[in-house]
Amino acid sequence: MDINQLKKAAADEAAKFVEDGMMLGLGTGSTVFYLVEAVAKRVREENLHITTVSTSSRTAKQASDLGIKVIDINDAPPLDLTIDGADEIDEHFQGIKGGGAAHLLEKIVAINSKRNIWIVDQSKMVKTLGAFPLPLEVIPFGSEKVYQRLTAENLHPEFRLTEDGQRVRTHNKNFVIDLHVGTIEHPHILADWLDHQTGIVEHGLFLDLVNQVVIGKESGVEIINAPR
Ligand SMILES: O=C(CO)[C@H](O)[C@H](O)COP(=O)(O)O
Repeated sequence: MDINQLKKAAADEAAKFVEDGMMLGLGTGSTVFYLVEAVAKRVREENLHITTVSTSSRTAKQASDLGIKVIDINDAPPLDLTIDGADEIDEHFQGIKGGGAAHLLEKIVAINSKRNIWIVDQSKMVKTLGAFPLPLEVIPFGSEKVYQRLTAENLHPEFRLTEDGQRVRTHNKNFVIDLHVGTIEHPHILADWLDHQTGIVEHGLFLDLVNQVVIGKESGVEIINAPR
């Protein structure tokens, strides 16, 4: 089955978790694109009254174009549920996000949500994190110094570039550095180190955050509950 069909199957299933009256967080990415379509369909057909906050201007535009109410997170009460994609999820339900350079906003929304669901195709489920490069959002001022520090730590940093060779800029005009660290045996230790590096605004390790994972598989959709 085509990978997009698996993403859509997971997204369609996750949209069923949305309930009338909910304050909902919407993630970013190609899987979330299908989710927003599925949620909008439910809003239309079942006359659901939901309010959402979004983790990117892309998702916000798609949602509001489809008639979903989008508000600023600063004006939102605690979120009932956030549904987002992920780049990798390990067997302990720890994740890497930020393939779409939106992990700072995604983490802010996730930590302000009572429940988090990730929607993925089966290729994202791994034993140990690290095959996917770990994204960092980095302040441009002094970013070469941050790069040098990461190199000295053998974290194999690489500035993310656009197709025309420019440095990728996030929503907040910061740079993205991807770490090609290989297997991440101890994600909490790495996250703790990264949390203490001045100039790094946020990293893409999402630890102890997800409650449920909805996986699009060749054999059907599987829903797994994380032990939290
Ligand atoms: O973290 C993200 C964006 O920053 C996305 O959730 C992640 O990259 C998954 O994207 P996709 O659904 O397109 O595979």
